[in-house]
Amino acid sequence: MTEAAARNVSDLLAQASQLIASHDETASGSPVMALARQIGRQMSSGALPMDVVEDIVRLLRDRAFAGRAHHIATYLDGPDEQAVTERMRDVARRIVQPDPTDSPVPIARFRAAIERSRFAAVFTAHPTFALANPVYEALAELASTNPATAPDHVPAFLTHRRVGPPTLDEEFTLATQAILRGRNALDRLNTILLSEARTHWPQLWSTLVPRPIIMTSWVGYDTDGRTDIGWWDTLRLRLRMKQLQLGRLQAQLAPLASCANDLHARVATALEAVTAQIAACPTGPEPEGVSRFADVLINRSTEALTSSNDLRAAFSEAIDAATTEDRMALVVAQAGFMAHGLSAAHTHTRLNATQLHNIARQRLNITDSPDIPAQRRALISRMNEALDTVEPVEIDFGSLLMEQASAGRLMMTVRQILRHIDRTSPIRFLIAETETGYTLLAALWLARLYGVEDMIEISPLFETQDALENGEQIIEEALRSPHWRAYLQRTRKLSLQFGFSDSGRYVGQLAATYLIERLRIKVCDLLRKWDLAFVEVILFDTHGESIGRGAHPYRLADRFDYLSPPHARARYTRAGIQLREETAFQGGDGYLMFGTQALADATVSIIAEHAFATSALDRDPVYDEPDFSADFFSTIANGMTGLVEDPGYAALLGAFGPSLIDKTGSRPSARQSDAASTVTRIKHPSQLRAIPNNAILQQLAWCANTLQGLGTAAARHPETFEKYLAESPRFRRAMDFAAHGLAHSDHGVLRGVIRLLDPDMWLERATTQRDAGAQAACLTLMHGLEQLDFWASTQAMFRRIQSDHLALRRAWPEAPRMQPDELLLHAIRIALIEQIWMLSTRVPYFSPRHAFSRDVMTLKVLCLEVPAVLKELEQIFPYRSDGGFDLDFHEPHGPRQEGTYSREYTEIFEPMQRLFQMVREISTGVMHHVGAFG
Ligand SMILES: C=C(OP(=O)(O)O)C(=O)O
Repeated sequence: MTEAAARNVSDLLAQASQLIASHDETASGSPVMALARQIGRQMSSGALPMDVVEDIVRLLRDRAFAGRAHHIATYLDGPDEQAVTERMRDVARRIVQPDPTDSPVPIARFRAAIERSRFAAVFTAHPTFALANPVYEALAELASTNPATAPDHVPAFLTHRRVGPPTLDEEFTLATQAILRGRNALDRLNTILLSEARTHWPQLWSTLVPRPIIMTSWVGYDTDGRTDIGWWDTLRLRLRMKQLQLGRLQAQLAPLASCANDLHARVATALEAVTAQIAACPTGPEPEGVSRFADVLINRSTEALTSSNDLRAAFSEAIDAATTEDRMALVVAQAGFMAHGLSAAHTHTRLNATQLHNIARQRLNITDSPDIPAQRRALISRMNEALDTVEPVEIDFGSLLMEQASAGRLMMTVRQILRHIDRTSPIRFLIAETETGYTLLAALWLARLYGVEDMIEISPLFETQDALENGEQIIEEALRSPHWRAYLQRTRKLSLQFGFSDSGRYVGQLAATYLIERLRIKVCDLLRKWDLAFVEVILFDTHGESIGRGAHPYRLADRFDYLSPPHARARYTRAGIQLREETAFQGGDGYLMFGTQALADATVSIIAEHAFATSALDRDPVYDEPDFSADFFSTIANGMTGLVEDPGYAALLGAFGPSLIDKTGSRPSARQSDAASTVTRIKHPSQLRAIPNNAILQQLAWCANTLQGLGTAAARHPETFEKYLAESPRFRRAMDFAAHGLAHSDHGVLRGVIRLLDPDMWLERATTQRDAGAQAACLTLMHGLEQLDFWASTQAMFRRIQSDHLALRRAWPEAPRMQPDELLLHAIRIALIEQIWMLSTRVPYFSPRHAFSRDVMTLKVLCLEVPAVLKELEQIFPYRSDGGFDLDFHEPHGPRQEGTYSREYTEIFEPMQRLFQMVREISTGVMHHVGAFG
């Protein structure tokens, strides 16, 4: 950090602080813009050289990084070794002796409590791998030191960005590292549970097989909206999960000398067979390779084990024969193994509802559209008829090779896993964007066709507005079918999934949580109505790490109570319905909670505390006024749906927002389908997936999907709003989202961005320019922006946002505001964008090359598609040779024109490149402040 940077940064921070202090909500100008202009002027005059700006950006980014490390530690209530052990012990003691003044429960009750899985941590590879892996590691390490405040010193990295997005295999590696730490933490919890049992039941404790918490993964199995994962990838990764599980067990057994039977040998043989199966995995649909794979997979399946039960007898024999020292380790190893089956984590597959509709259309000739409500009844009765008559068919890998429908391929893949890899662990079958019970019946029909219906957990994913509002009708449509009821009766499980990111972006995060809670309660009522209260309900919340995607911002414990409100849980307890909760840990950000062993232990201890919390009926006052909640949250939903349909919102998201963020995962940023089309310019938010949608909003400093509509809702009920903010934990937890959203939103920054897109502003600037060149540059940008035509709609949208925001500030004057460090990052970035734009006007004349003309270049630069533009310019103005010109051309070496464009390179292209890199580095700083990507 240079002295110049330190001096500049403190000057600039002082100005940013002044801006905050003087915040005038009704001011017509943008003070952030004024700060940005001042930075820009200093950069243009040379008073603020580029390397100093780079230093400033890194300094601000590192401060945000330090704050984030501190935040992670507080989020986990301090990942302190002793506190974690104590928390786990408390949980164990409470299960044994729920009432400290009473005697311990009988072992049967203890067994029932711990041998049922009541919570699953689901590792998804949602693309939030925004940071380079060593940066994530450093962040997790720093958080693990449990810093009491943001540390002064952090590891120095030139950049926090990744070199490129991770591949699916890399995501898998990162996910499994986190999962294995999670598994170790579960072992620690199980050891404590078993130790507590040992003190009470010294003869019987070793017969316990605890599995209260399990790990699950959908990395490699989630094919919703992506066509790049082949069935061979899914099988390969599933086999690797089996290999990890067996390898882990082998390592656990290795030091146990007293384990005298053939357990070691059987695990070693299985591991060898699975390794051979992985080696034989095909890399594509090439028949000969697939046939060789089938040979190893099928003919070595007995050696490789096909059920965890295959080791049950060997385990119990070894436990009986073990020395006292070894017994605990063996019982713990057995518990982890039995809880997860032949995989390091359970398996969640996913596809989209439309894929099921497609296969039903092809195979059953059901051509009516399930999207048209009037046609649904007929559709459902057709599907019931198909279910009446469908007979299971046997398949082989040849069938898989020939299958054209993606839903068919996925179900066949599931069948192959269940037949040849793990026969006894059920597989979740998640269906994204489910909006009718017909979809569930179609899944059941397909499962029956391939003979797997009793081993898969068909689960709708409620994430669209329609699904959230009509969820109970969707479930009831299915419940009316005798086939669906029989399926629930046999499997004794009903699995449901709630998508917090998509729901949040369509109806607003706060309204979504209300609708989701309402739906959870309605499901409880439905099961009673249909005499199915004996069915266990599995509620899986796929939320991300950020407020816009449903993660409570302040504490993990609050996050669980927010996702699964005590009131709704108590309703299930009262109805005698067993509940299993599942919650997502997504991509790079979510894996941070398992980023070191200390963090994983802390996370699991908090999960355990939640999973075993007693759920007495909650006396939260917000439930006393259902009319208030209904009106309050539907006002928010109206506000958000209005914004989503506002063309200015799509224009804002699509202008240069996508260029502010790196690609952060192997999943495409828009949903792909089998008949994919590529979107060039965003016309509606639904063309983006939720994560990039939210990431762009965070970078534009406006968490719209958390805030929009809240001001209007609060203004309708000012007193009740104030009262519940103070008195209702449920309401306060939801408002924590808004508080965090407001702390990372600034209407001045948003207005600055919108001003930047306004041709009028560039005309004003042109008018005040004395220099003819500078005037022409401003006019070029003005023309380009006119062509892009973002301005009118974005300004109208800003008025919508700002009027709601003003109402919110009036109702909640003490709500937080963005702090100077973050504000300054935004101001610098606005200055950098202007510099990039202005530099682009200095690119010399060139004749159009393919479709790349000067006009096209300007439009692309305005959308900050800088890497693509520089790539084109490098072709048009070659300024470095690739070495090929130095070959021997069999004549004396003549002069080369290399260097002709070196001036353009040093004065335009290279600065553009550096400025753009800073733009994206700032994104990592903003991300650290927000605490997540997307
Ligand atoms: C399930 C979700 O994520 P996605 O559909 O983006 O994978 C969601 O909406 O929370």
